[in-house]
Amino acid sequence: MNINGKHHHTIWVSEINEKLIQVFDQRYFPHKVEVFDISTTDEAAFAIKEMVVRGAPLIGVTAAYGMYLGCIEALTQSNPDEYLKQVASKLNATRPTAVNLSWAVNEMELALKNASDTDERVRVALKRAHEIKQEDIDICFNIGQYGLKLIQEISKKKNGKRVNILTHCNAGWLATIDWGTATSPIYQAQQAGIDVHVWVDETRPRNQGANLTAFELNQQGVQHTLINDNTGGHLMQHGMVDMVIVGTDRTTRNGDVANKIGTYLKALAAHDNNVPFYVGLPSSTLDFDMVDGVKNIPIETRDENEVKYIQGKVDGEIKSVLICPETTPAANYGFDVTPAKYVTGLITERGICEASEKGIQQLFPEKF
Ligand SMILES: CSC[C@H]1O[C@H](OP(=O)(O)O)[C@H](O)[C@@H]1O
Repeated sequence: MNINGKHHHTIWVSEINEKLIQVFDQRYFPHKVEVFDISTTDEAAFAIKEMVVRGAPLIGVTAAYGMYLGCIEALTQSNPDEYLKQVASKLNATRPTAVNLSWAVNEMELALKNASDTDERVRVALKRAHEIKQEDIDICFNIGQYGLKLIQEISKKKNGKRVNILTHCNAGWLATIDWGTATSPIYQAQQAGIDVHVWVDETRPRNQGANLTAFELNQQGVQHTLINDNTGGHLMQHGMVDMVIVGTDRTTRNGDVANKIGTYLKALAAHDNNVPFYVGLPSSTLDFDMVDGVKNIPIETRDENEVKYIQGKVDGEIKSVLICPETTPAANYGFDVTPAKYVTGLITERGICEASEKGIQQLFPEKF
């Protein structure tokens, strides 16, 4: 999607150096749009762990290019095979919840099995990483096509009046390569001329909604209103939300949805007010080997200071401000799990299905 009118992806190989991967540094949006250079596997791991890049699909693609850089580093190792295994472990250890990470690393390892030697591995790795990136672009476009149909149905029922959509965190193009998952239907509805407005949850503690989703929608000219995280239930009670669309970091084969902390509370409010609650996701976010997400999905906990401090711009400078007594401890759970019973449907690249084993199997029979 666009930044200042110019089309971008979130990650790319430098045009002047094929061994340099570049990403937007998402830690300082919307105040600063800077590029972060990744030329080593350590820098790839840092970028994922410190949320230079974030969002399940983008984490996966970054890990794919990280494995490519690992193949380059392996050229100078005495035991290249062992070294590459260490790189895979290093990348997989960065963040536990998004299954796209391990999925992408596994995809790269599978592709490398056929490489004849270490030089061939570098070429195979770059090719597969590019493929995974392009597949994500195509998949997110298709999620948008299917999600557009839902928005069109609501618009028709409202005789063309504004469709109000609530989203949580950032499941936009900045969480993927292009289009986004939750935002792709929104962007495609806008392009189809539908009057669409987005309630943007700020999404404490890192405020991906305020910092990233609002930035994206502003750049794309989509009507939106920033709200604090506790407002959504009130809006739903008063008929101000026509549907909720969120992303996910891992969805189990029975349809339980892990997403940014606070999503579960939105799903409860949506359920209580009969507001459709949809999840946009690529199949790379489906964990076909896991059931009972509440019990089994690993929930990342992060530094307490992400809760105790809030980042913003003061007199043109980006600063973090303490919002509680210095000695107050904070708990920082990064995700929660919404049980499938509160999910109206899953919007995937192959269509929309019920959040259940049966529904997912209908779209992905080869995985069962
Ligand atoms: C399309 S995946 C987006 C997903 O990832 C976000 O988490 P984080 O920013 O911590 O990587 C959030 O859960 C989004 O819904």
